[in-house]
Amino acid sequence: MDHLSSTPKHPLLASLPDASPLKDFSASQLEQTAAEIRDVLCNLLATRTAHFASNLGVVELCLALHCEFDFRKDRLIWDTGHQIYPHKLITGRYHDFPSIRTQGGLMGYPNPDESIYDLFMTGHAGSSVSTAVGLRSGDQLADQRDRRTVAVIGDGAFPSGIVFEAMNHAGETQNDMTIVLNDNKMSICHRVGAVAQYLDRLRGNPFYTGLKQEVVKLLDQIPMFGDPVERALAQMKEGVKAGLLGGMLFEELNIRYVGPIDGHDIPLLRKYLAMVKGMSGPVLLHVVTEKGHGYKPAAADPVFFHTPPAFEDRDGIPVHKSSSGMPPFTTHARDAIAGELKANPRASVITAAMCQGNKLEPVREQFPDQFFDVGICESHAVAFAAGQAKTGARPIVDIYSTFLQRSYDQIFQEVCLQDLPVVFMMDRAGLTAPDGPTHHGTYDIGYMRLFPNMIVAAPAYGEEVGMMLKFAMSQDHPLGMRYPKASAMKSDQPLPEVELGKAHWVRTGSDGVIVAYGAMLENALEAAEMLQGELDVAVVNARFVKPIDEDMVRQSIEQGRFVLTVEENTIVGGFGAAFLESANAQRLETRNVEVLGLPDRFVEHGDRDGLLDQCGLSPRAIADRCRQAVQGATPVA
Ligand SMILES: Cc1ncc(C[n+]2csc(CCOP(=O)(O)OP(=O)(O)O)c2C)c(N)n1
Ligand SMILES: CC(=O)[C@@H](O)[C@H](O)COP(=O)(O)O
Ligand SMILES: [Mg+2]
Repeated sequence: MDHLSSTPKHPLLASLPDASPLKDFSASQLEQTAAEIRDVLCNLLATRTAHFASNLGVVELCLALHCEFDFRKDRLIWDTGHQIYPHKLITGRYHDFPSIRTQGGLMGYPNPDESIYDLFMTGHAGSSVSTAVGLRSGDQLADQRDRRTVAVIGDGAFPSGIVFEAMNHAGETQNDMTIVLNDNKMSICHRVGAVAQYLDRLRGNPFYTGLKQEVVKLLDQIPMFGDPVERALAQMKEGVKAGLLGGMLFEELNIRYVGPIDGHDIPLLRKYLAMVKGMSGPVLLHVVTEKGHGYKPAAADPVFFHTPPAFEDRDGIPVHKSSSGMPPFTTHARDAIAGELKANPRASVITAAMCQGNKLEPVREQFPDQFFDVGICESHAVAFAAGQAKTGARPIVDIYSTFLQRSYDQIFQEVCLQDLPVVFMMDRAGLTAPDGPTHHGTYDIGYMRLFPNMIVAAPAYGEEVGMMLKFAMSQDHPLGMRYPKASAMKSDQPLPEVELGKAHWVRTGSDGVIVAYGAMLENALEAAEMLQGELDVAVVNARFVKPIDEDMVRQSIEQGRFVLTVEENTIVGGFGAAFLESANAQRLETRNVEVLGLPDRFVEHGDRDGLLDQCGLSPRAIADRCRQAVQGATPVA
């Protein structure tokens, strides 16, 4: 990377203090800026995994938006936020860009701490239209009506229920705002659902294909700006166009529909953005882009290139830097799910648009009737699973821990209150490393164990994933199991059967006990190894947090001089808290019990091992805590 050399490789980007000079750039300078952005993106991917195809696809849209609006004052929300890189590059962060997604560096998502151009720290899909409606409403309350509001939302995020809640609101209140629908025909995987089909029909409409260009030309002769009469005419004109050209779903909700237009044509985008900016009430501008645009391999395979592993481009061919190691928990989960679907035709797996991340593509191919991708609609996914379970089906909701938060009330009402046997496989439970606080799955132990009827467990070994899923499918209650984005260790001895609420004593020892929950067992065992000859420490694989193994709690407190509980989850309401609750209920002395977990603050992005070490959860840090614990241990009378 030679971004910072004296003759910058990206002279236009390097010259931008913020986005304000862009509006004076010539058309060819804007084209060059677009090319520079794409070059930066390719250089970045040569060094690390990052969001790629989505960013390539919004380059022109991003430039056009910043030309037509001034987002130091106007309001811009990029839905989800994974396509924020071009925006970062032109809003004063080009020189820091090589640090993106590394600890202490730029975040891979919008971050208000980095720039006034970023309003919300986000990473979850779907909220942009709601926050934009709120921003507009707040600005109106402050009598700052000259501040424009724009939400850019992808076609994958668009069918989320909350978007329709927001449009329902905006259609009635008629707040001035622009919703840019970035339609690239893709979510991470191919988009699904009836809204997607509707967008396909809109794409095929005459406006886009040019069949009715003559009509549009006539309409274009109506002046657009100037006095209020002209503005009213312009609005009427757009109304006529929309009626002629589609978008009735939105029009019926009192949201003006304009488009679809080519999202890679900067002058055209500018023209339309300038126009919708002048319209009153909510307007939806339908923009058609290509995910991966400008880099052929990414455009040809946008699923793989959503977040590809680091690669080098050799004459147009991406050569990936290989990674090796033990298979991740996700692979074990996928195989276990396939086994359950094969064994029981009434078993099903449900994903909320994360087929690729959950490595479920082979399951989708092999069991098309038992596989359900509901799109980015987590609340629906869980209520849908409850419906299936009510009929006697055995649904498995395969979902990232952080995204399951979107379904909290459905877990409560539709699943737990009815005591339905829905299995939640919570992937990415723990630190998700470069994605950071929006994606860390560090709350699920607390939020799952709160509700009556729920069984909450975690496998520690790769082979334990399948054992635990088999156990889960035999239960008549909801069950949640968590595992991180990490490779899974293999046990060197046969594992005991999974029994409800029973822990597994993996290693004996007389000085103290480390009770590990889930994948933290690996670090606990390494810590115990490190202490060999110094301290004799027992290690327990807790397996369950609910019901917790009460005998294990009592034995570990009574047996050693100290107990450390270890979890990759916030300490608030987590495994350690459950351990202490159980000890308290058994009237056990807890002064020598220490809870190790993630602190009660949002943990930044970085690499998992580094972050774990910083949070006191690396093998080294756990071993140190054992040494301190044994010194500070108070004899229990
Ligand atoms: C609530 C939630 N669920 C799932 C995801 C994972 N996710 C991130 S981007 C994405 C696809 C979004 O598609 P789209 O909005 O069309 O953007 P594109 O990548 O096509 O530009 C998904 C499923 C998420 N970020 N948030
Ligand atoms: C933006 C988003 O939410 C996803 O793209 C997420 O970053 C994927 O995470 P994994 O790479 O862990 O599947
Ligand atoms: Mg899309």
